Amino acid sequence: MRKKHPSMMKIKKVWAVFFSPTGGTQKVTTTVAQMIHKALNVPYDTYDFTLPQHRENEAFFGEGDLVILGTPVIAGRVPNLLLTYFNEKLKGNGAFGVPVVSFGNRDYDDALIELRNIMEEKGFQTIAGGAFVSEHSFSRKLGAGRPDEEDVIKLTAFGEKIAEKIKCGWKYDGPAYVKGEEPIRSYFTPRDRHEHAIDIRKVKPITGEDCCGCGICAQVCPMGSISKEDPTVVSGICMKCCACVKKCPVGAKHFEDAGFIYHKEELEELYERRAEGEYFV
Ligand SMILES: Cc1cc2nc3c(=O)[nH]c(=O)nc-3n(C[C@H](O)[C@H](O)[C@H](O)COP(=O)(O)O)c2cc1C
Repeated sequence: MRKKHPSMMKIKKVWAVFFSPTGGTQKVTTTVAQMIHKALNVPYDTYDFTLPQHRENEAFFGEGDLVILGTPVIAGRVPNLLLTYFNEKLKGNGAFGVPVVSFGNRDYDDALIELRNIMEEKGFQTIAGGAFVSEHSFSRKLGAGRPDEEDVIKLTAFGEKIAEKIKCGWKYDGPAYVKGEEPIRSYFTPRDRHEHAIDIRKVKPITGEDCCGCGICAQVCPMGSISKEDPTVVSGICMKCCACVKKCPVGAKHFEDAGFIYHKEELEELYERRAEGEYFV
């Protein structure tokens, strides 16, 4: 019997696979995946690898899977704290792949092309890619309320176009075109008013007196860095995702570092305009 070309395979399941500390990437990824699921009339599932315990097992896919993989943009790139996980645990095995990044209204720089390359290296056949806006981790103003209705229309159109491409018997002929530069540029560096680099890598959240010790912050920290016994203790790495800040029921977690505050306020001032998401199918 003639061997079926792998890219002529029938899609058996659509997956939304995401890392999403404050929920924006989750909404972006699931909206696209659900549209494809409806259009192709195949089962849909999710895999949320935001929490450390969910990054212990392999994320193993194969022929017949269509995987929408989403991460936030961190300093214009894929979060570097996820690179080891992708390298060791992500397996495409010929699945169709769609890299998707969500960014906080500044820019996504080379994050999308970097995620596409990661998917290709991990054995996915990339078919399309997209970058969409969601509220900035640091702020309640920057990209507030995004993805909004207008974004959902765009996300849905993106999903429809991918489904159409598959229905038309798309054949893999190399990595999907997405916007970005190669070689991939270095991480975006925030600067102070004297153009000196602001280094926020070691900055950690402070816990105010309102803390009632409920431990929600420890449960939602994607780095597992907040003590469950004493949530005022932040002993591990902090990626500044602000899940602890935004999910604290009494608003007890915040950042006081002068460099962090300067950067956040500058972003709010410079990127007030509405950035638009874009996709490549
Ligand atoms: C440390 C850090 C750096 C970020 N860098 C960028 C950036 O370069 N460009 C941008 O537009 N948004 C940036 N963001 C914002 C996030 O990409 C954005 O808020 C994302 O949608 C958050 O996803 P989530 O809601 O799934 O957590 C950054 C966020 C963090 C925590």
